[in-house]
Amino acid sequence: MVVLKFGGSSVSSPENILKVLDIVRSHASIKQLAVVVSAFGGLTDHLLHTSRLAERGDDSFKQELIKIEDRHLAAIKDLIHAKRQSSIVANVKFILNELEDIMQGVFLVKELSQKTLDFILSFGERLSSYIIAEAFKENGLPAAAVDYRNFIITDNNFGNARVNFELTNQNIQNYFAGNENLLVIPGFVGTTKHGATTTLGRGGSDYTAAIIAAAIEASGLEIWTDVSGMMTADPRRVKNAIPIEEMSYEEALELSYFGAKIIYPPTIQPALSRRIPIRLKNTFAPEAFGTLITHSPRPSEAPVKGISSIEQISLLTISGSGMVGASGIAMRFFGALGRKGVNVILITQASSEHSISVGINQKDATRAQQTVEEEFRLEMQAGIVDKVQIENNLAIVALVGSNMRNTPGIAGKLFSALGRNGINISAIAQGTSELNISCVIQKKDEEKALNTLHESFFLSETKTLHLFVVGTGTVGATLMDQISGQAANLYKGHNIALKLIGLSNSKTAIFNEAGIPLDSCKEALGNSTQPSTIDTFVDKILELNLPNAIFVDCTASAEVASVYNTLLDKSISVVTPNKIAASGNYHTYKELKTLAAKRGVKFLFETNVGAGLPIISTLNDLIRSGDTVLKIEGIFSGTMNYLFNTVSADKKLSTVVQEAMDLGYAEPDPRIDLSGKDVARKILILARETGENLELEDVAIKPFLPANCLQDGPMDEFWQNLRDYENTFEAQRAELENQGKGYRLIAAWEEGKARVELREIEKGHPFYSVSGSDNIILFTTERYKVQPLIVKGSGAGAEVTAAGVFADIIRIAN
Ligand SMILES: NC(=O)c1ccc[n+]([C@@H]2O[C@H](COP(=O)([O-])OP(=O)(O)OC[C@H]3O[C@@H](n4cnc5c(N)ncnc54)[C@H](O)[C@@H]3O)[C@@H](O)[C@H]2O)c1
Ligand SMILES: N[C@@H](CCO)C(=O)O
Repeated sequence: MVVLKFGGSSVSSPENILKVLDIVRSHASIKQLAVVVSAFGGLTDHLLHTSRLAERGDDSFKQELIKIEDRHLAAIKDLIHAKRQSSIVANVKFILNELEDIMQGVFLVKELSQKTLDFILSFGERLSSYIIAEAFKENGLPAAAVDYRNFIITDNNFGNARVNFELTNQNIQNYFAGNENLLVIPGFVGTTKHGATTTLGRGGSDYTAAIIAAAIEASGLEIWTDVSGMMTADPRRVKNAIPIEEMSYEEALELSYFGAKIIYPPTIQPALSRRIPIRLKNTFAPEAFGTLITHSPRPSEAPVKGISSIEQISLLTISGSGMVGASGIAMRFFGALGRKGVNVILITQASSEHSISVGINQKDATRAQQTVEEEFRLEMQAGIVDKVQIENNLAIVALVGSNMRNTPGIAGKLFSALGRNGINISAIAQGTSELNISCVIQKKDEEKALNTLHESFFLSETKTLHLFVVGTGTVGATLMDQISGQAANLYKGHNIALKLIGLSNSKTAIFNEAGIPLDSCKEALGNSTQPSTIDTFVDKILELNLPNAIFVDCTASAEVASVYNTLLDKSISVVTPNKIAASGNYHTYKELKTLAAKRGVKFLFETNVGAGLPIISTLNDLIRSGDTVLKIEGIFSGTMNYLFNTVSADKKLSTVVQEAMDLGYAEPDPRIDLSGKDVARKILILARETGENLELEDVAIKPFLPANCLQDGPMDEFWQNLRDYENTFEAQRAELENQGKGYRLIAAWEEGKARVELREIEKGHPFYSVSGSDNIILFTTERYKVQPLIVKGSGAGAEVTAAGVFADIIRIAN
């Protein structure tokens, strides 16, 4: 025999009942089946609501009863041929009249005992089992509905009755022995020895099915719901959750205790005790394998089977010097909680014995605190036990899997995945069975933790990065194009999934938690009317609280740079070509680096020097491998080099500056390049990376333009002043050219001093031949003393800079 159980969603409409019929029919030997059904989906709640109305003396309960009647009669009309309808309708009306009489009684006396409520709720399953059995018969199946009376016998603990297995098993065995039909059995309901109707509590229909399966020693128990088996995590919260094909009873119990609602743990106990295989199946996708729960599932490679969570948790902590070495404390503590019916979900105690913490349902927190304080009143007065601490708004996330046993590294991976994403762990528990590792975290981090852990343990092959990009100018727009063009390859070839979640310019922003389509993100931002500031953008990032979040700043804004601190502190990595932060005051630079290290995230700004050239990483490699940097020197400005290579008698300074801007080499304000400030920032950043504590003011700059070309003020004035000066400059430049020399803006750092200066470079010098907007950087070190290590190449421009930013993003994935 096989017992099938169909829950409320599977029998919520006539169409669904026909699906159930197909499933039953698809089984090889129908007479070897027993079918347990729940009430039509949502009906139990509807009955409860109607009862409460009646109890309150609200006569609108009558309208609700009419709706209940209509629903059942409509099902009969849809499922049963007209010829047979009248007798079935009459029977259903007869049952419903009884329901109405009881409701009327509740209405009149305005009283609803649990006993009466159980009786009222039983109508849901009584009606569904009768109508479904008739629908089966209608379709040629030899079905019969079981009269719930004298079937499952319970005590009189109404609402959550306990089963008398001796009488129940006898009844079930007798029923099955003398019956040739396909039995359709109402789940959830039972009867006392004296004939009063009871209900079996939450998950009651699963329980009915498991009791029957155990009593008749069925060869299988199939639980049919609306999901394709137990998933690796709750699919509503973890989009990438996948079904678990096989698992052990103990894994299923652990996962369901920890919130996987697909089966209610105590209900499977009878099946478990007889080792009856349980299959979880989807009525709406019967072809899906579902989950098979057995005593000895096929061994799987993965140490973790699933990740579960419980929300609305409070952590109650008792601590104090009087607890150390004192026996009986735990007994009194748990005794006090037990007497008040407080369910303890998780327990931790450090070996110092100084404190015990328990995770409990938040609704029990006040009661629990009072009872424990009452129990330890004297010790608290004596000051040897502290006031009981309660921390609310927490959640428990748990890794479950029997293969975790004796597998080193699981806890390490768990903690580092949570830590990297800024999720603080308030308490930890792991039994010696190593079947479950549980962590108490803030409720607001629950979804992030589930997704982080799911990615770490199930999708370790694929890493999803959530990007928040600010600035869609020269570099930002090109970065979007590059990511859009490369995302599919990164996913296929390198298991990196890039999701653009937020994009902003200085006026508006767009967000999409599922990912903004990359190929049209700039247009979407252009069409957006949602006003945005950097502060609202950051608020949204924090509110979304996504794992592996990266903030990419493609602006030149100090205001944007000022939010790095907040983001890094919340474990969000920062990638930027914006030099403001790394070249701002030393304290900020250091603080950001320290914060990133402390939070286990990255602050990457490789493109601050030499755009896409590997300058900062080369310097860091030299230092980390033990080399000593003696001198750094070179051409660091793409704009300035382009200028000195391009200005001629025919192309004056102002024309070439405009060209450098148009080519995307120059800073948004070209005076930053022309004044040498951009180069000063770069040499400063390199000096700092060597460990030097320098400020921008410490970099000596010899500007090559007169002060009036560099002062702040309207751009018109700047252009005018530049044009006024350009003939003078051209005369000097031509003179120098005649001498076989050229101008180069050189920056150098040596012996703790940094400088930027215009130099006259002779033909033949390595700096002379650096063409176009290229950069060249020479590192003279202990190991590269005779011949410096040289990095040379394109040092500015949208493509190379965006590529460098992109590389930093990928570095985080790796
Ligand atoms: N262009 C290069 O070759 C190069 C090379 C290395 C580094 N960088 C750096 O890259 C950054 C971007 O340079 P770019 O050439 O793309 O400049 P850009 O002026 O073309 O783009 C900057 C964008 O940021 C936007 N922006 C400014 N403030 C903002 C705010 N508060 N919120 C949102 N958006 C804001 C601007 O509207 C603009 O669209 C600069 O910091 C620059 O120093 C550029
Ligand atoms: N404006 C900068 C961009 C690269 O940092 C330059 O011209 O070098």
